[in-house]
Amino acid sequence: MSKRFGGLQALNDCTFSIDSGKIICLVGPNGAGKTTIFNAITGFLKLDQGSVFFRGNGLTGIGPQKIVRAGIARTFQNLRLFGDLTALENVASAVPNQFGEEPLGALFRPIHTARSQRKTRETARGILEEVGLADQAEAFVRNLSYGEQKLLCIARVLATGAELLLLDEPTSGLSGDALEKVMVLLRRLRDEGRSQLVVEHNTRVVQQIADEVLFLHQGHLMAQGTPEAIMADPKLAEIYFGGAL
Ligand SMILES: Nc1ncnc2c1ncn2[C@@H]1O[C@H](COP(=O)(O)OP(=O)(O)OP(=O)(O)O)[C@@H](O)[C@H]1O
Repeated sequence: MSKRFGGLQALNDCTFSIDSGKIICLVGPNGAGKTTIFNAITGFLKLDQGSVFFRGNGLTGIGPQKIVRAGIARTFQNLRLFGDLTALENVASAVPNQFGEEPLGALFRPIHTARSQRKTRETARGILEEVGLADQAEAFVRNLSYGEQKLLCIARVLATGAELLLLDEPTSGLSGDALEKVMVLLRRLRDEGRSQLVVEHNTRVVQQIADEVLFLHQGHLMAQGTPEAIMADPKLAEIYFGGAL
């Protein structure tokens, strides 16, 4: 992937692959290009050069909604939840519409709507349970704790049915139990076969969840390896912290 913004080379010939059923952490200093990679994979941004393939199919020129349908969903740094809706409604709104896209859907909609809505809410309830928010289903998002809102973001990507999850700083701003809950959830999702590309700044979290780390700096993919190997590299530590990782 290569992408230039005016005079700034945001991504410079970055090539990598994500193995199925693994957690890959994308780390690097501010401005390294991490969000640009997310935007390129999810169809929010057109690359100058390069292509993205998912299960062998090229995604070039495909828009964000179709990419979700192809099986890739993302979260955002600034959460993007519907604050005036309940947790359940936030998740239900991400469940793919079962009839709306079928040509005959409109014809049968009156018959199917009630059943479809009930099924969507059941699915959403199951997902809330999966992320540990079942008891908050009817709570308005604005009344949830920050940790609960972060879990809800993950619930929303799960609701799409995506196989590859792109998670932008899922643990930022969390500590203690809330942080632990997200880490446990991500590892469980991995064990269930969900592949994850995770932007993560917390090195302790990286050590605990990553199968592999991609280290990005000024648009260059500087290194790729196990968390142990990446963190033992003094050159990368110098770039990241100006010292030990
Ligand atoms: N739409 C844009 N127009 C101009 N410059 C951009 C645009 N998007 C990103 N950039 C620049 O590209 C570089 C990479 O940005 P990007 O957001 O991908 O970094 P990042 O690694 O996600 O950083 P952070 O950790 O701060 O979120 C930065 O210098 C940023 O200012």
